[in-house]
Amino acid sequence: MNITIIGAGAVGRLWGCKLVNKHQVHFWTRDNSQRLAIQLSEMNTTQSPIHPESQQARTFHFEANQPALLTHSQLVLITVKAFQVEGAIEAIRPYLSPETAVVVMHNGMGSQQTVLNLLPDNPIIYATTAQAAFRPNEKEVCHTGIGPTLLGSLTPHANPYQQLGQIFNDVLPPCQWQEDINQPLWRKLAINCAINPLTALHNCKNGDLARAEFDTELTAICQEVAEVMSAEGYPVTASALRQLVDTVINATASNYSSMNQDVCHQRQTEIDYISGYLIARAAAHNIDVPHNHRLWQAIKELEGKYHDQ
Ligand SMILES: NC(=O)C1=CN([C@@H]2O[C@H](COP(=O)(O)OP(=O)(O)OC[C@H]3O[C@@H](n4cnc5c(N)ncnc54)[C@H](OP(=O)(O)O)[C@@H]3O)[C@@H](O)[C@H]2O)C=CC1
Ligand SMILES: CC(C)(CO)C(=O)C(=O)O
Repeated sequence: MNITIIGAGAVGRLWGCKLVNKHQVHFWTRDNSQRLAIQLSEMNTTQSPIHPESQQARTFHFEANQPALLTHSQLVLITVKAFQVEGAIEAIRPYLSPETAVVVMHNGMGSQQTVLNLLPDNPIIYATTAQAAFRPNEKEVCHTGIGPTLLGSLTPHANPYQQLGQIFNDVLPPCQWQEDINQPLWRKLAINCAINPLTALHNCKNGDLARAEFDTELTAICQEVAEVMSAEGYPVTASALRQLVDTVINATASNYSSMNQDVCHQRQTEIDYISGYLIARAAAHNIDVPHNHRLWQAIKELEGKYHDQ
């Protein structure tokens, strides 16, 4: 398959290095370079027993920013941050064939309508991943955690793309096709509403949220998210969400969340697509979400102070 990955960040690089073992992969970046070399290393992942060689860093070479390769891609995988999706699509739209399937993979929700409006003819697929990666420098990517990737179509004509579940699973398992991708997107949103703003505001690791002082707040956040999810047609109890959040807090205890890292480096966060999306959907159903609103506001205030320092 001819694949173009838009955004050579941590997630894009990880998928690029995995997909290139079986497919032609080309990158689209903001720096206009014609070539990209990426060194992938596996850290704390369990791939080594089967492929001991994968424990060593390996360098992969890619072509980049070639309009003809983008036009001939059967699949475009967008791995930019939620607030960068619109700009990324605007940039590639002149070269994109209407037949190319587009997979959008980011944390948070709320970009879907924009994508559908910008690309009314393309098959659109959304994805959420619990794989973890970070980019220590311009050359490297470290694969730091394994978790499921779930994919599913937003548009009816994307249904034939169910095979993508298998294609992604072949290179970076586990991955599964979903009948209704909004269900896992909402579950991931619940996790991010609970963990991301709190770890950013308290400058702590995910595992620190297991301390008793966060118990009441986590319960209140889950209660509000459960109400909104149920109103959206995804019924769930607050205690089920709390259990899910606790599981992720324990499984990622030593991680700093992406929002914690964004705030530490004074980068724009994805808060508008996490708590902000929840608040927007709550308003549509006349549901009060004061805890999530307070967290959204606190993160926006932090972002507002970046340039004052
Ligand atoms: N990292 C992780 O472990 C995980 C991340 N996620 C989610 O995945 C998404 C991506 O995360 P991550 O890879 O960490 O983020 P990064 O910031 O590392 O990567 C985003 C990349 O997109 C590039 N980009 C932005 N706009 C454009 C554009 N118009 N054209 C081309 N490239 C563009 C950026 O380029 P530039 O370098 O020029 O800024 C950057 O390299 C986020 O939503 C994140 O929350 C989900 C699960 C795990
Ligand atoms: C699941 C979690 C909280 C893992 O750190 C994440 O998705 C993030 O940091 O954005």
